[in-house]
Amino acid sequence: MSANLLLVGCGKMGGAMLAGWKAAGAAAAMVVVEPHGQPRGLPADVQVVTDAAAIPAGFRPDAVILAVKPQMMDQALPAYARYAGSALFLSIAAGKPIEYFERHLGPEAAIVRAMPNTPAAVGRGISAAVPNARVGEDQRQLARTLLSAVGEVAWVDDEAQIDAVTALSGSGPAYVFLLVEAMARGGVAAGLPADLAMQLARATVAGSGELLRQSHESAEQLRRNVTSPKGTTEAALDVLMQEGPGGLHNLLTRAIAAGTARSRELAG
Ligand SMILES: NC(=O)C1=CN([C@@H]2O[C@H](COP(=O)(O)OP(=O)(O)OC[C@H]3O[C@@H](n4cnc5c(N)ncnc54)[C@H](O)[C@@H]3O)[C@@H](O)[C@H]2O)C=CC1
Ligand SMILES: O=C(O)[C@@H]1CCC=N1
Repeated sequence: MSANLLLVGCGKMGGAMLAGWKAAGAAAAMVVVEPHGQPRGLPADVQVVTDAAAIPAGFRPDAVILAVKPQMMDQALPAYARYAGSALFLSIAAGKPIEYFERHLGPEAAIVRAMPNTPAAVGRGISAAVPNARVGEDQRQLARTLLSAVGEVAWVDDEAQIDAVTALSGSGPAYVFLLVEAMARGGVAAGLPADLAMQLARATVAGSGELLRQSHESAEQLRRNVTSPKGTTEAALDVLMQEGPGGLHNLLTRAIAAGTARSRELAG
């Protein structure tokens, strides 16, 4: 499936997704609206305009992908209402519910609310998505094509779940990178030079991620495979798996609850 795409906002996520669409040949033609002008590294055949008013009059998008910050959506959205009724709107904005887009674009607008993540930049993202009732089978397929060009896709039935998705997988890469930072810091505290500690932490997380991806074993089993009885891992996990507020399960449960609550606040 090759479609006319209008990307609104070509920052970190929009840019990552655009790269995936180019690689997958998902776009017949593409126009990008980006106030900062030509983003670095953009393929030469992608037309960039700095304002919606400069979109070529004859351009008929099959999909309008909304990739601006949630706080910018009120300002950006009205210019695209003219495509409601003909194009699919695919929003990746945190927090903004389908009802918000229906209110601004009109009840006939076909909308998919999706939440991708930054591993999309290397084709290894995961998105969860939910359509409104106006999304037809072809448009659902188009949304799937656009999201699967940059990773896995999971459809959810209940839109309310997207807030938790945002806090788990949307924000999740940040937790993993923080883990790398924290592991490196722990290595330094245990006596390693900083550059070696970071090299070890980074390769350990990247390698563990790849092992997790390729293995048929559960995360729990992969953890057990590292943990020798009365060994070093067990000693370290006794700290991480302690009951109460200092344990990792507890910390991440609270972190994901905070992210979910913030996503709900962004609904506007
Ligand atoms: N960064 C992430 O990990 C993820 C971000 N998202 C969502 O993606 C959206 C974009 O986030 P990022 O790419 O991180 O932000 P970003 O700041 O890197 O990109 C947003 C882009 O929108 C542009 N922009 C601002 N006003 C505009 C307008 N009126 N018309 C067109 N473009 C406009 C900005 O110049 C900027 O390049 C947000 O809604 C965010 O919630 C979703 C999943 C993950
Ligand atoms: O921090 C945020 O609000 C966005 C949404 C998920 C990841 N980044």
